[in-house]
Amino acid sequence: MAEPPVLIRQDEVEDLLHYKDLIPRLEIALRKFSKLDSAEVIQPVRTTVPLQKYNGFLGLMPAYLVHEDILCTKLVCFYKRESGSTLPSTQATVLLFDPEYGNVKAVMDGEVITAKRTAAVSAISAKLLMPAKSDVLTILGAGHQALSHYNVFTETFSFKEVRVWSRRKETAERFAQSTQGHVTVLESVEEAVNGADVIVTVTGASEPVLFGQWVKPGAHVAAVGACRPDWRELDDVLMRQAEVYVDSREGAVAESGDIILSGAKVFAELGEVLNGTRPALREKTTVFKSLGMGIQDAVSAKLVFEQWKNKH
Ligand SMILES: NC(=O)C1=CN([C@@H]2O[C@H](COP(=O)(O)OP(=O)(O)OC[C@H]3O[C@@H](n4cnc5c(N)ncnc54)[C@H](O)[C@@H]3O)[C@@H](O)[C@H]2O)C=CC1
Ligand SMILES: O=C(O)C1=NCCCC1
Repeated sequence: MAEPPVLIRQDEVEDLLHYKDLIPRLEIALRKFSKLDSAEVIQPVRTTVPLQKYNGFLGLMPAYLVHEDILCTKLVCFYKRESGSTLPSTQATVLLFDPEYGNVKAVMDGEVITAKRTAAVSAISAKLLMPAKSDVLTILGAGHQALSHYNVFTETFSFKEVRVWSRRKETAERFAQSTQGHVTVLESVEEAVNGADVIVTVTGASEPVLFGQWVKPGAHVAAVGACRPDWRELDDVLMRQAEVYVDSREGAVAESGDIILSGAKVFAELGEVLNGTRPALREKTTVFKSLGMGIQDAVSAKLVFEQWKNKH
């Protein structure tokens, strides 16, 4: 009989998962995913169950990486919350399986994994697509993803200035007080993105908050929110003037309101750029539309489990 699963708590995942280990593994997984002749990665588009009564969704995100033999699924509930709500907007649990036997080896917190792997993939997009000289980073939104993005972007790159905007100024101020380095709080999105080289959108918005007319030509936008086909963070002008990169084409055309409703064409997957089969158009205005992938959770979970076993 199989051993019962180990339970890995949020504070343990926080201690065990580091960007320096995570980023190279995510790059390998993205490369494999985008190799069309490869059956190495099996990842259906996320199944979502609407929770209409609570303005939310349950997302099921299974993935199997054949070569590494990683079988995993994340179960994630995400919600559209009213301003001032104290309820969480994302809750997640990750299950790591023994693919041969079929039992669950580990049940682990999925919130830290979601925060870190999403931010790490945005950092990969910035590494490939941001202007060669990037001095100003702007973060729109001041929640969990804002903090993980701040952490990995400041760990990986050297910005001269970091700015934040949130729909409630107090939230942006609290965010700025919680970070290691100095962050400037701006009152409007227009001011916050003025002259920015890199813009990260990590809001719970379902209508556009970032407008193309405010974005400096050549800037890179990592767009992380608006993960439903009828939700938006970016306007049509920005979507049509930018070269659009995604994590998964299949996921993007099924789930991204910014892509579906603007009619923008997807230029490339990040994995294609990493594989050298599509170019990184760094000199153009670029949008990386992130939706999140099961393989990103799978490689993160494997890493957490390996580190956990080393300690026990
Ligand atoms: N692409 C991906 O892989 C993932 C995307 N997400 C999405 O990223 C976004 C941020 O997630 P978290 O930081 O965990 O959420 P959070 O609830 O911790 O923070 C959300 C931030 O957005 C702001 N916000 C909410 N509604 C807004 C609106 N209508 N207009 C402007 N700002 C608004 C909030 O004030 C807060 O600052 C959410 O849309 C979430 O669904 C989350 C996980 C993974
Ligand atoms: O990939 C994920 O995890 C999520 N993506 C979109 C919304 C919440 C969670």
